[in-house]
Amino acid sequence: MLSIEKLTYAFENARPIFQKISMDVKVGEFVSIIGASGSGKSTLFQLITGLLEPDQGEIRINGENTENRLGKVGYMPQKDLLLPWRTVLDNVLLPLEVSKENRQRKIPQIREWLGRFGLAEVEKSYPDELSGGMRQRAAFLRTIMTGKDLLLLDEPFGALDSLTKRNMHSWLLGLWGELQKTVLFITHDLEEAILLSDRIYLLGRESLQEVKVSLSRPRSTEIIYQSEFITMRQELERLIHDEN
Ligand SMILES: Nc1ncnc2c1ncn2[C@@H]1O[C@H](COP(=O)(O)OP(=O)(O)OP(=O)(O)O)[C@@H](O)[C@H]1O
Repeated sequence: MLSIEKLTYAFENARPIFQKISMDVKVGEFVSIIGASGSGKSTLFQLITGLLEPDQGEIRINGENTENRLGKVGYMPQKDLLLPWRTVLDNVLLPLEVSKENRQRKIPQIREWLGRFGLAEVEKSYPDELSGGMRQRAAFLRTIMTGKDLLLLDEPFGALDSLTKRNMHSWLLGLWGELQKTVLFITHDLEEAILLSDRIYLLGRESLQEVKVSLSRPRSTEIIYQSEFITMRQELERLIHDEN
């Protein structure tokens, strides 16, 4: 679904952030990117979405090498960017308005999704009236409503407290089989990356290392206490330590 080949990129008058890095994401996969602050994770998303153009290398989405990559992905930036003057329902309907679809016809389907996202009772509320977890779920649902199969999520749970984050993980793992999406996910949180992902890319200085997560699905958050999970976490910590 996404293939990046020998990507090189540098901001003006700076040393390259990426030097010939390659990666791919297959249909239906959940892939995380972990890296220290400033390693270039958000820049990588800006390159994938076409907000920046590579100096060298290729980015293909569904096999196509096109400049209009933003139109091919659902992108959820770090800040949720919900419009404060619109209700939850109207925020979620926004992608349909942008693509000029008939919003009235889609409302029953969207109400079903609002239920699955635990937002049915707040569809008429405004973003300021929601908890952090609810805001993130609303922004995530809006990203899904773009109808794109590839979702780029930039630290969607980064600002949440640990209990809310745990609830979000539990909720997302429960929903994952049903979503039928492909996700590329940025996080700083090793536990989150292992729990949610099929594979993890460790973004280091000018390098990208791939780690497979061989934990079976469906998963629950309880898995973090299992020895397989703990071993995986230790291995990742060692790789990050070696990289530094
Ligand atoms: N527009 C820009 N012009 C010049 N340098 C930039 C620009 N945007 C980002 N950078 C630099 O590029 C590097 C990577 O930034 P980026 O935001 O992609 O990192 P990140 O891994 O997403 O960090 P964080 O985890 O803190 O969000 C940093 O050194 C940053 O200062």
